[in-house]
Amino acid sequence: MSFFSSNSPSPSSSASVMPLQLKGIRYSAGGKPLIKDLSCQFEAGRRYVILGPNGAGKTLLLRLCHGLLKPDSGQVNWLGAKGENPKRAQAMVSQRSVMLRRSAYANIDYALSVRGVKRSLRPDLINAVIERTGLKRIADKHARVLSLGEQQRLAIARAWVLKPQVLFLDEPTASLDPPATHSIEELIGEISAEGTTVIMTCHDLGQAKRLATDVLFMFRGRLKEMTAAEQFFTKPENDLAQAFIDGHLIWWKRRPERDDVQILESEF
Ligand SMILES: Nc1ncnc2c1ncn2[C@@H]1O[C@H](COP(=O)(O)OP(=O)(O)OP(=O)(O)O)[C@@H](O)[C@H]1O
Repeated sequence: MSFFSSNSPSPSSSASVMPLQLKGIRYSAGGKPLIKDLSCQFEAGRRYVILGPNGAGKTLLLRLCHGLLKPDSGQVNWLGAKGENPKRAQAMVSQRSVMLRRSAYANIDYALSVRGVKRSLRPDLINAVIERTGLKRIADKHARVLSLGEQQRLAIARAWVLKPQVLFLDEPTASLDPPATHSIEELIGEISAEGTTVIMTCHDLGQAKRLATDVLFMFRGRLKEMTAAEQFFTKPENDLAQAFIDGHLIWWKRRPERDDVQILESEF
C-alpha cells in the first residue's frame, strides 16, 4: 500500500510519463565521444540495473535520462508525457548526495518546498516517508553527522517523498557494509513495489541479480546489451557481458594507429 493516503496531495504528476525512449543519443565532452549512438526504451514499473566497468558511461546515461545533461544529438522522449513536464515525474539520487546543513527532517522538507508543496501539507508527507524509511530515530539529527548508510537512506527518502514515477539511483550502496546495503536494497524493493520505475547503476553482480528485472550492459560509452535479467545472467548475447559475468577483468587499450578498436583482456 502506498505511504501516501488516497486523500493526501501528491507532489508528483499523476498521468504516466512512461515509457522513456532514448533514440540515437550521442554525448561528448572536451571533444571526446563518451556516449555513442545509444538507443533503448524503459518501460513503467520495472527495475533496470546498468552494469559495466569503470568509465563505461553508466552515470552519464543516468544524467542524460534525467535531463541533467543534454545530448549532442539524439532524443530523450517521455512517450507518455503528452505535453506534461516529465521533470516532476522523476527524481535522482547521486552517488554522493549533498546534505543541507540542517536536520534530516528539514532536508526532506526542503525537497518538498522546492517542488512547490504547500507548507501545511508537508508534515504528513514527511512523517510518512520517515516512518517508511526507518529514519524516525534520527529525524532531528543534523544530516551531515549521519553515517554513510543513514545519509543514503535520507537521500532516498528525500527523493521518494516526491513520489516519482521514475527513480534514478547512481550506485546507491557504494561503500556501504552488508547490513546497510541490505536495508537500502529492501527500500528499493518497497519503492518498486509501489509502482515506481527504478533505473540504477551498480558494480555488484550479486546486487544486480537480487534487484534487476532487466539489465543494461555498457562498455566504453556503448550499450552492448539490454535484456531481461534472467536471460542476461544465464545466456548473455554479448561476449564482453559474458566475460564480465564470469568475473574476468575487462579493460581496453588505446592504440595510436587504431584509436577506436576495443581490446578485451581478461584474467582472474
Ligand atoms: N564532464 C566530463 N568531461 C570529460 N570526461 C567526462 C566528463 N564526465 C564524464 N567523463 C568521462 O566519461 C566516461 C564515463 O563516465 P561515467 O561517470 O559515466 O562512468 P561510469 O560507468 O559511471 O564509471 P564508474 O563505474 O567508475 O562510476 C569516463 O571516462 C569519464 O571520465
